[in-house]
Amino acid sequence: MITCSAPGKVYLFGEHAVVYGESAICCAIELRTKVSVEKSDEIIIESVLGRTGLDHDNHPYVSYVIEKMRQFTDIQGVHIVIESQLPVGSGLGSSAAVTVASIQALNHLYECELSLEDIAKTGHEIERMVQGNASPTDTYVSTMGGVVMIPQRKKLDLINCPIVVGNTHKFSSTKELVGNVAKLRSDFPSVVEPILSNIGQMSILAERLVAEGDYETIGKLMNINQGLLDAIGVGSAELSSLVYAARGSGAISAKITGAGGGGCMVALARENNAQDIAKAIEDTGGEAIITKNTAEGVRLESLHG
Ligand SMILES: Nc1ncnc2c1ncn2[C@@H]1O[C@H](COP(=O)(O)OP(=O)(O)O)[C@@H](O)[C@H]1O
Ligand SMILES: C[C@@](O)(CCOP(=O)(O)O)CC(=O)O
Ligand SMILES: [Mg+2]
Repeated sequence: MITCSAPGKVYLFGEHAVVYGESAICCAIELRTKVSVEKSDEIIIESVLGRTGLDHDNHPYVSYVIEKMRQFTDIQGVHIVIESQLPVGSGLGSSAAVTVASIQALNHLYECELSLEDIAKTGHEIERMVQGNASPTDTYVSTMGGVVMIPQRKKLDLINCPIVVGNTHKFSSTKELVGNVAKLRSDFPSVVEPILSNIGQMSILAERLVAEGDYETIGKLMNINQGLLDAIGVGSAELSSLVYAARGSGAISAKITGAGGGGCMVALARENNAQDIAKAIEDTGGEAIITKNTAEGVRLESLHG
């Protein structure tokens, strides 16, 4: 059996806008999805979502991974077991993490010799197939780790402050939210395109700020980004409550991460106040997770049997 894992992520800037080619800055976090694989007589996929065969309704990302990997090797039967620390459908990139970890696990099992670049590219193709439209961000950062700027695919310095995630526990589908923004953009192009372009400008400004470790200025821009995400309709009352609770308890910044609609928000904390922010999020009805940026992307966890 071979086990690989891949990290989830938070966006400092640029979700949704990056789907239209604008810049985004995305940060891998220490919460991971683990995928174990072994050859078998049939295809079995086991996860918190159930036990299925090749099944595009219940396990769309992993089913597409198996089909894509058949371009590189002959996969007859395989038993895949998924365990994840990432909430599903919540803006932390669970879809990218499960996709990237599955590709790498099969890559090792069948000795396909795919490079990290190949894995990120294949992962992006799969997210596009499932979502209809997807940027390369989540799959790239889950593969490479660290902090990345997309579409430049440039690695920036690590973010050295605590990261607090607040989960509304309201499920959201990236496919649906990306579709809603596409509709708004086509209904009001002269209004929505400049908003997306302004979101993109924040990453351009922030690239230097990340190198300088100027989190206070990064935070001001993240708060502006939050306002623009609200403007394109991906906010919710629950997300706003958690955002204001985090800011009210001393966070440097707080915004939605990922597709929005429900799911999670992200706050940057100062050295000494992550616990206070977490408590404010919990007191407002959310679930708080204190995490950190990680340099490590997809990795082999174990090779045995
Ligand atoms: N642990 C898991 N096991 C199996 N599939 C998963 C798992 N986590 C995520 N997925 C897949 O990813 C989908 C959620 O992806 P998405 O809507 O992009 O939200 P996000 O990536 O923000 O969590 C799930 O519906 C499921 O198909
Ligand atoms: C909304 C989007 O920018 C990010 C989606 O992230 P998540 O699936 O909600 O974790 C879509 C994309 O970049 O493909
Ligand atoms: Mg996703």
